[in-house]
Amino acid sequence: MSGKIATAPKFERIKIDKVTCVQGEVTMLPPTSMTVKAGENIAILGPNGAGKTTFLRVLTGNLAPTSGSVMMDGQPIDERDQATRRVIAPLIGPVAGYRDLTVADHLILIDQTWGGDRDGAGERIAAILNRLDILRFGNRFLSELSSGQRQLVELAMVLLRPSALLVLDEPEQRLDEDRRALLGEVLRERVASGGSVVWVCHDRELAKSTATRTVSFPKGA
Ligand SMILES: Nc1ncnc2c1ncn2[C@@H]1O[C@H](COP(=O)(O)OP(=O)(O)OP(=O)(O)O)[C@@H](O)[C@H]1O
Repeated sequence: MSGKIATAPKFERIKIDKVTCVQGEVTMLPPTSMTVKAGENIAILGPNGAGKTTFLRVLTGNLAPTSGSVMMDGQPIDERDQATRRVIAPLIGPVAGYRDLTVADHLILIDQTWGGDRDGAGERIAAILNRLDILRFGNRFLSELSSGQRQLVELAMVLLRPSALLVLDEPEQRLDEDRRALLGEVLRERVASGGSVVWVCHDRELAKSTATRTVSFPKGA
């Protein structure tokens, strides 16, 4: 990914049609359908093992379903395809980092990779860190953060890059009550400013107070 991004990423709808994921004897995801429309903030709830993370991986084109299809505005989803990567910003699982780069260094890397102008990088990065109340950690290494602080830094990483759809797996994990409320505000702001969000959440109250729609996955294997 290089060069300037000419237009803001956008999509109208993603249609997930009867997808399943089966690995040997294990059904990782039973037949599941969902349509994600631009402007939605969908929180997925459900017990451990229900297939929520697997669903997010299929939705982002990281994992090919065993059957069924995922189409974005009529085109198949594939995380290796620029058309998919420009629209969808995923935060699924831990982010690998560089031992000797600071938080700000990581964010500069992400900003520049996604075509940000050099002069505006400092301001964009400070704005995100400030919004998540972690500006003071800009000069720390990732290894010098608490688990909750690191979670907020990983959120900053995914919020910073241009996208039309955030796909987040349990972004509330390791956050205290106040930071969970802050996360809810930030996700609502994202939708108010034209973005969309699909996220898995184990905090029912946060999901219901934040999302425009909640979807419950039934008990898994
Ligand atoms: N690589 C894999 N190979 C085989 N089975 C897997 C693999 N990854 C996950 N599973 C199984 O698939 C099912 C769904 O897992 P998944 O991680 O999607 O659940 P989840 O709903 O996200 O759960 P949790 O709430 O615990 O995060 C589980 O039974 C799990 O054990």
